[in-house]
Amino acid sequence: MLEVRSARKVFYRGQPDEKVALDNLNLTLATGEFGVVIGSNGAGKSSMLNAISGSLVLDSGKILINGADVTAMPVHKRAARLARVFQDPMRGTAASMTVAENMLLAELRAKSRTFRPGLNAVRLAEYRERLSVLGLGLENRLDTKVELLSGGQRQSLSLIMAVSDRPDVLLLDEHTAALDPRTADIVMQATIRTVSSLKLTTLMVTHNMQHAVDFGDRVIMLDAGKVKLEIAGEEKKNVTVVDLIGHFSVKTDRMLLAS
Ligand SMILES: Nc1ncnc2c1ncn2[C@@H]1O[C@H](COP(=O)(O)OP(=O)(O)OP(=O)(O)O)[C@@H](O)[C@H]1O
Repeated sequence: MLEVRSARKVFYRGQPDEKVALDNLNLTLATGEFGVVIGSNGAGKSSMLNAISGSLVLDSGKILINGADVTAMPVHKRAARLARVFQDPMRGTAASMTVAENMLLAELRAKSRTFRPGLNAVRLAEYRERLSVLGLGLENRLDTKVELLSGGQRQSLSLIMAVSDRPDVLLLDEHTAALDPRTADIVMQATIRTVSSLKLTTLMVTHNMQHAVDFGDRVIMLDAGKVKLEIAGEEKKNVTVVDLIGHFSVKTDRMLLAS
């Protein structure tokens, strides 16, 4: 379970360019729930993810993971409970290493120093199984160097590596934004397979309204640092891209083209 309670963050306080990034934001994700966060530029989406992962210190408010208050916990300690996948497919993997070596690297990061490294048969079989969840055939390319993979395969590998230790919360930070539309859809399908097979509590930020309509249990729209709208259940099943765009106070050219 993830709880953001009355989170407030003001940049340049008291100065002419003061910016309220988070305005007493409240958000709760139940265990296993998949929340999709949308909102215009500057709505506070990145600030919220940064506050949850610990790289942004709140002025006030709390972050709780499975009931534990992590607000004062430094990023590296919080990382044991959280996984985050970023926009850049190059960021989460080591290009010159093979798929199997990258999987091992992720495992080593998550485990204690007493853990014995080495690619043995048991481990390779486990990696094959984990990668097969993605549905991209990466389980048959364990010896391939990551630099030879497509952007979509690489981003999906980043995702599997990020969740190697079954985090309490998965943060997807516009993780399909740098990919072409077809690849973005492939990565989203791989994401859904991964999230549902591991039953992960997931918060995804996206500017892709079709993805917000098609995926997740709840759409959460941020505006001016707080939740403006939440759509779940039957309403979520029936919502359209045009409906979502209608709720934006500022519409971008990309949205107008999609509607
Ligand atoms: N490090 C910072 N210094 C000063 N202002 C900031 C900083 N980070 C964010 N802001 C401001 O806080 C507000 C919220 O920004 P944030 O990046 O969280 O929005 P966002 O919804 O992620 O936008 P985008 O979709 O463009 O990424 C904006 O007004 C932004 O200019």
